[in-house]
Amino acid sequence: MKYVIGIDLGTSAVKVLLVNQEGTVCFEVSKEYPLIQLQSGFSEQDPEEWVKQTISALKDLVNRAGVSAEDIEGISYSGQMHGLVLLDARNQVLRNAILWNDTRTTKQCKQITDTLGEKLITITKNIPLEGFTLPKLLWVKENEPDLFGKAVTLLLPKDYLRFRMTGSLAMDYSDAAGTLLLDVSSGAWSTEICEMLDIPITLCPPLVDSFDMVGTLLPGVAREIGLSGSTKVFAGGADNACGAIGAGILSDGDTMCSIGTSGVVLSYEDNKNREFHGKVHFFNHAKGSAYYTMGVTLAAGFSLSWFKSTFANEESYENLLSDLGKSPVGARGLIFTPYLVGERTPHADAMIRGSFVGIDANHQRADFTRAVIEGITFSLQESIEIFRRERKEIHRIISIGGGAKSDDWLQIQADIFNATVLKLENEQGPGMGAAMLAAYGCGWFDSLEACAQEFTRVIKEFQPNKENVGQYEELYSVYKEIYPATQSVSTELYKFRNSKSN
Ligand SMILES: Nc1ncnc2c1ncn2[C@@H]1O[C@H](COP(=O)(O)OP(=O)(O)O)[C@@H](O)[C@H]1O
Ligand SMILES: O=C(CO)[C@@H](O)[C@H](O)COP(=O)(O)O
Repeated sequence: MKYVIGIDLGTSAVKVLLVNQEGTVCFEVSKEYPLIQLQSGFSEQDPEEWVKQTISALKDLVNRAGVSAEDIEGISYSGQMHGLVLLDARNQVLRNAILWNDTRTTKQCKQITDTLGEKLITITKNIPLEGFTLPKLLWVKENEPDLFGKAVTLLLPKDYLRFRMTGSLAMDYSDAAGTLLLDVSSGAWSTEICEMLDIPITLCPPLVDSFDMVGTLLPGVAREIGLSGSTKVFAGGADNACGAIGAGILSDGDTMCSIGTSGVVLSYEDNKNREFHGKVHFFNHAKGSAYYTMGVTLAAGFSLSWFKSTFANEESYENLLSDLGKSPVGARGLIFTPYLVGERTPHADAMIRGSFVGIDANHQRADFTRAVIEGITFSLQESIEIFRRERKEIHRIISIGGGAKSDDWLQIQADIFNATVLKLENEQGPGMGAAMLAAYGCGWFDSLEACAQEFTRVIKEFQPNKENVGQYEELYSVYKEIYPATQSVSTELYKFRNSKSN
């Protein structure tokens, strides 16, 4: 039997999966790394941590999986999107990576809009958002000019990790789309954007397809992990594009909901001329010559992990979520909005913050837990509503990510989305998608579709419960009123927080 490895460089942890030719996950290892949050709105990571923890996870996997290193044919990657990694002329990291959930760049987003106007959406098919890479690059240029002057290469998180494992500098189209420097339709770096914003285009690395082989493991890295130096390494893709591959989202009408640190509703798109006017993101798929649109909730799983670490730190997720059955639909009139770090879809707003609305003396912890889960899901429903308004048919949704581990939450998704929700054998879509890119790259299959046919297995279906759907529709209208009602309060509190931290 032959094997491939999928590496998912997530926000909270790196997960490595060993997958065989039948698509079975034979072994998995996960290693965490910290977020560095120096002030409200800042979110960074040390790229060296990604490398250290990935090598350590791979070492564990090779030592403990009980398969011969010679039988591991290929490796590929899935990575948290948009994070800015800058390298100097000696390919040394110049500063901590600024991550997708860092919202310090509101001023730079305005600068992009003022300079490029409608051109930006024509070229990149997206609007400037704090999370994207280009505003982060402009922030460094403005605030750390000496450091910017030394920058020679710009990479995204998984590209840096791959560089350290192979010595080869590259970026794939699916991740490049999230920089706001790519002409999404033509698949080339945009000279126009670089020139208008005075950014050297030479910062942008060579572009490759996600299934392209970029090299083999460096001898020292192969030795340290215990793998063969001839192990083939394939480029990999953005975590959401890889999640889509892992969930078999490979033709029109296919839709996925992914709840990791962020939450995403993603829909396959093969028409590059379709216009969503920046209401949702529009990026290149890792499949090649295909696209996807997606809406993003910045703090989806993160809202739950925040709630758990703040109020139930000693408990497991399973124990905490057993509360869901103790509170009825609508959590006895308690609503949570998950804007802990600002929001993206449908409210591109870095200043908004979350709230519990309707707290009553009778509310118990179980109601708060249920409200958190329902609030995250309502926020994802706002993306589904945009897709449905744009006449996308959404009847079946494949659910992946940490959030898909809970059957109770999957039923809440079915009831709020009013759609059939499907659970896969393995919820780690991005890692599986990365393994599939390696399997396809190694020539095990003629197409990614053929690979998905073999590797993607639905194990459970959740049907919407009519009565719950009705109750959630009622509550969802109230949920939508909370954003406009709390916007000015959030702005005042933002000023208050910032004045205290200075
Ligand atoms: N047993 C569980 N049931 C429901 N949700 C869970 C469970 N375990 C973890 N989660 C959620 O999944 C999130 C992590 O998902 P994951 O896909 O691993 O994230 P990432 O790729 O961003 O690191 C956590 O923040 C938490 O909210
Ligand atoms: O910013 C986005 C997508 O635009 C996020 O989806 C990141 O790609 C991080 O994903 P997770 O760590 O939540 O999987």
